Amino acid sequence: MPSVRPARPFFSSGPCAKRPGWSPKNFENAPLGRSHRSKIGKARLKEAIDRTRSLLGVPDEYRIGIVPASDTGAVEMAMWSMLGARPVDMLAWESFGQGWVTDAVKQLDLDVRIFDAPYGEIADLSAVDPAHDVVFTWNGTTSGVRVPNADWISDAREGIVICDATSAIFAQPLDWAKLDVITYSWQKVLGGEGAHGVLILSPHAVERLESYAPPRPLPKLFRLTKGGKLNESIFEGATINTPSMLCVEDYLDTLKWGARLGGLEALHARADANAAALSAWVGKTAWVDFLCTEPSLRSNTSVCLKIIDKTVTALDESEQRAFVKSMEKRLDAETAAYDIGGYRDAPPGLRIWCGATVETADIDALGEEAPKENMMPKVLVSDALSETAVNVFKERGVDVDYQPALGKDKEKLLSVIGDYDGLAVRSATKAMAPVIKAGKNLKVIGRAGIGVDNIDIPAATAAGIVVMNTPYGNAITTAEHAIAMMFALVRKIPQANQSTHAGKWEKSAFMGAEVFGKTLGVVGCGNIGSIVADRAIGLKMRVIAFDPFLTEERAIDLGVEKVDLETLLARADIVTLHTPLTDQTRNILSRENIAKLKSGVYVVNCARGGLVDEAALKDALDEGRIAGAALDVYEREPATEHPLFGHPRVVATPHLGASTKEAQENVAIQIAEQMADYLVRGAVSNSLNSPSVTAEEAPRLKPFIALAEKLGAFAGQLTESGIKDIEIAYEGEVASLNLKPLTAAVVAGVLKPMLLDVNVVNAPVIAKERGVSVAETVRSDADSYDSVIRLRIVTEQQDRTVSGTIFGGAPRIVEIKGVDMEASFAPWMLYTTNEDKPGYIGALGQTLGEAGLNIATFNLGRSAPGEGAIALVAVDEPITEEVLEKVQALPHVVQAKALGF
Ligand SMILES: NC(=O)C1=CN([C@@H]2O[C@H](COP(=O)(O)OP(=O)(O)OC[C@H]3O[C@@H](n4cnc5c(N)ncnc54)[C@H](O)[C@@H]3O)[C@@H](O)[C@H]2O)C=CC1
Ligand SMILES: O=C(O)C(=O)COP(=O)(O)O
Repeated sequence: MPSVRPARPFFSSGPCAKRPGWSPKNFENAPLGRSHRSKIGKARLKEAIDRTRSLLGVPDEYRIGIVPASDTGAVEMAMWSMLGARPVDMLAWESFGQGWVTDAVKQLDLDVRIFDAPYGEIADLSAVDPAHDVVFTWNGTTSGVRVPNADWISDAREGIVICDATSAIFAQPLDWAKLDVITYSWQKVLGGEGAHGVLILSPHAVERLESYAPPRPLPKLFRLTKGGKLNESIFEGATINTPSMLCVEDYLDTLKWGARLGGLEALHARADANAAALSAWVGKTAWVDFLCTEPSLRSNTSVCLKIIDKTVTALDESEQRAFVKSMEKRLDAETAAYDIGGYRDAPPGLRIWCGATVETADIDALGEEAPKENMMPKVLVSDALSETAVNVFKERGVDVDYQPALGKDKEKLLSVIGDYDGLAVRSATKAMAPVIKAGKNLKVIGRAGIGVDNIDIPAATAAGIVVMNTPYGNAITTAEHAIAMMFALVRKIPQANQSTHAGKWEKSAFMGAEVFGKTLGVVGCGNIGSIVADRAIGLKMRVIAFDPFLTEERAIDLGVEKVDLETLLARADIVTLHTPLTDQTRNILSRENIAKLKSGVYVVNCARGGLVDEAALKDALDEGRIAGAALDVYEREPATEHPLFGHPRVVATPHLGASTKEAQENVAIQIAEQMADYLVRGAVSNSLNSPSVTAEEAPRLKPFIALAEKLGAFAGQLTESGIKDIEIAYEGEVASLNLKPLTAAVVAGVLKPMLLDVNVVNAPVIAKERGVSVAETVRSDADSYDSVIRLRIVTEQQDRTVSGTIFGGAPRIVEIKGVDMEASFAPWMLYTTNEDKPGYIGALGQTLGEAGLNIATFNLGRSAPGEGAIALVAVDEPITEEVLEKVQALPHVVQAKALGF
């Protein structure tokens, strides 16, 4: 099933989501570049005032003015111009209300009574004195608490009532008779642009302005009167400062939209429906609750939520904030929700805007998208990593269980792994197929070290799990161990040490050999092998190396002689192994190869046990053909018993190669950073099965990955025969991005409808296995858009194209089969191709209507009049087979498909 995801993941509490269907085309007739004092400019401003009055139902005797500096400007303008005549009752229950209290007390030095309340609660409204002026916020944007009504304000009041209504207006009924100053900005419930504030004044407020001269200088921006009289021109559209005509145009568009919807009641109903949908989700979700516990006081716009999961509430405040941040980042990265972190001064939590411009389907989809459990990714550390890793995980918003001995207990690991998003290991934990199968939520396995032979990478890939390691962090340490082992071996240090401790003085028993001038044969000259070579050259050894991937140039740079294996075996006085354990390297020192070694040779193995035939090694040691072996690694670990233990010419350590404080800090910190970056930000580094994505590019890539996957899903859902080619053209800015993950996302999207287990990690492998060719092309410019991804799918029977772009952060289709389109992706969509004949659209609409399917958006396109046409219709509910059959049976329909995104 395609995942349900908000089509428009815009839940910011300001600037809020643009209205559904908003387009920059709205500005085509804007008087841009014209003076706001020109006839047309003035007319637009006046129209904004008139439409505001009509949509809000503002009483005729109230003045409406467009003023500078958003809602804050409007509130402060009123406070500075009117307050001081009487004592003031300041009501505050969140950050903005507190801001007005600060203004009244610190800036204006007024005679105030403060009635405040903690976040989530409301102040004592009954304490308000009708003889006092009042300042309050109708709906606290940062706490999600609103006044239930204005009954607490006296009809017979002497004071004026200043109401900051910015998050309430157009969403909640205001009682005009009880309010004297009402302020708001355009960017809230109507999703307009910021910039300006609106100031609405009752006759009582005007009376105050004309009868009271405040004892303070007023900046020009605040001056509402002229010669003691109200400056009426402000309320006719003459603004104090120069307005943005673009913002005015946008505001007009939103007002018209509101009217089209059915006016104020329809706007209120949309906010109510959104809040109800969110409330339904909160009701069934155990980890979250409303910040405002009293339903009658709960906002239907800025809905604030707290996280009540015990693992989160147990954290201190800064950790809780980090947790919320990581959740926010994750949802943002997944294009599931933007900007839903609570306000910075409010208690840590979420804030989800439910105003009229948000679609209820998107709130529902957000609920579907959010996990049922605490969202902090959880990692199990099952081996003895340095504990520093724990702090790194925590600092980066990852929950961590540090159980360094657990990995050795296979059964226990299998029983708990299902709870984790990440598994961090060294070499003791065996993350093989059964663990991967049981790790239902696993997204990443991190190896704090180099060798990954204890991880089943093909199984992880098939399961979509990213496997990463730390390729350099312990290389020096391991190389030093190999050199130490070499000396221990040739100078018989462990044996001499034991004997000397035992009080024997066996000076002649431990005759050694010099390494000076000897030939060291390095098998595997990668990171560790080349450090070993470098140190050996420093010891004046001759170094020969066998490594099929070592270039001649690199060999010259390193000062080693590149040789084949036969030559190495024949020439080396000391052989040291530094390859990974793979099917190609397993048993590289086989019985046969051991037989080819020079007599009296020494063997050092600090790489992997499986590289050496241990039985053959024992025989050669016993026969004296091999002078000595130094082993750090064994075929079976932990090795508590071994045929070579106790052998007089064997030096053994228990897989200590990487065991220095320095190396362990390095790899632990690095793997924790890499895993957290992946789990929280989607960045991939040092992965063995997935393309790299840096933390910086991850957020830029995310919307395109979503687009790529959706375009792929679109094409995949329409494909009914075997896919031959997938061609992807990246045009414009997207062409300069890291394309591998985008292509993987397209391929995953295409294959998903056919193969449920496909994912972005395994999609390229699966495509290859199935003989599907995948081709990328890039072009630095794109016609009409900043970026376009064009997808062409060639199947046994069809050749289909679909293209898309990112618009306002969300994916959008711009072309299907050569036909220009403009459509968002939605959870449920109907796709039809039809002969372009009159009457089809009506018939389709009627069929959907009769089936009770509400149409959210309707997009049409055709190649030319009378030719094939395409309809892409988003509906509010799933499309049943029955409906699909009815649509298919309509005249002129060629194809009808239900799609899901
Ligand atoms: N004892 C310990 O505690 C430690 C052991 N190791 C082991 O050391 C291995 C090597 O580590 P790095 O040097 O960092 O890896 P690396 O990937 O940098 O180097 C491995 C080298 O082996 C070469 N190679 C691959 N197949 C080969 C073959 N069939 N014949 C010859 N050469 C071949 C590669 O071309 C590469 O140059 C790791 O895979 C790990 O198993 C690593 C760290 C600590
Ligand atoms: O990094 C490697 O490949 C190692 O072999 C180190 O293993 P360890 O982390 O010490 O168990």
